[in-house]
Amino acid sequence: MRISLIQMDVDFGHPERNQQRVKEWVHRAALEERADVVVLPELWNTAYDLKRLEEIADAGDLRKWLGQLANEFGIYFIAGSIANKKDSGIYNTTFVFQPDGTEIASYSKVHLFRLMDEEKYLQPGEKKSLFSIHGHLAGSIICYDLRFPEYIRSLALEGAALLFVPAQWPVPRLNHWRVLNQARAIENQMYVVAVNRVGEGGGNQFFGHSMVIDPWGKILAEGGEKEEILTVEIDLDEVNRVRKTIPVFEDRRPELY
Ligand SMILES: O=C(O)CCC(=O)C(=O)O
Repeated sequence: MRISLIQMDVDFGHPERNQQRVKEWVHRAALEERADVVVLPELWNTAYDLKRLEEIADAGDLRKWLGQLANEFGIYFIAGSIANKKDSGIYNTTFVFQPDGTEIASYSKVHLFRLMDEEKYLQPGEKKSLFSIHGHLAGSIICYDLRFPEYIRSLALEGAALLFVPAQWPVPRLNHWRVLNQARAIENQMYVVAVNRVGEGGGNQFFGHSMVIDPWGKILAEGGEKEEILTVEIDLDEVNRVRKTIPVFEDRRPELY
């Protein structure tokens, strides 16, 4: 599985500009990097322009366009997350597409990040997300969800071998970002593919450092602090090898905790 992480900047409150840039990045990932899985960061349509979400959140057109993009390039597309307007409110939602453009999953962030006022403008999601890529189960979370180990463990217990983490994780918490991503990979013996944006917006600076971590906790690739594509080839059989070497899932004692 060849995965490209799009570590991009996002224009604050300009969905059309960001859409154009996503098109260019996905084009590059598919044609130059030969990725078969492409991953974007969190809230890449609007950024944290939360006060204007009513006006600028996607009401369905972008979602449709993302499926067409997956189909055009024949990729699995974990389309980061977008501000997504529904009758019940605005959600921070990841849509996932298979190479023929069919939507195979959607996930709305369940833990809203109060430090950035998400709970004032967004509705929380109410369900987990698991989907299959090339026959392997994958889970998807968003940014702050990374701080909830029991949530991610529940995805692993349901079979996830791979976890996607679109994010807008700001300065100054790079050490949290790195340690938590590595911890989730080690404790769940799964691949973690974490994509953080770069640039600044709404008074926050975003440091990038997108990363791919293997089930043993090794960082296979890590971005710098500027825009770039990280492309990594991963071997999903490694998950079973690590789970056999240290059989954490067999050794659990859930009756005690
Ligand atoms: O948990 C953190 O430190 C960052 C979370 C965050 O920025 C987000 O969920 O958007």
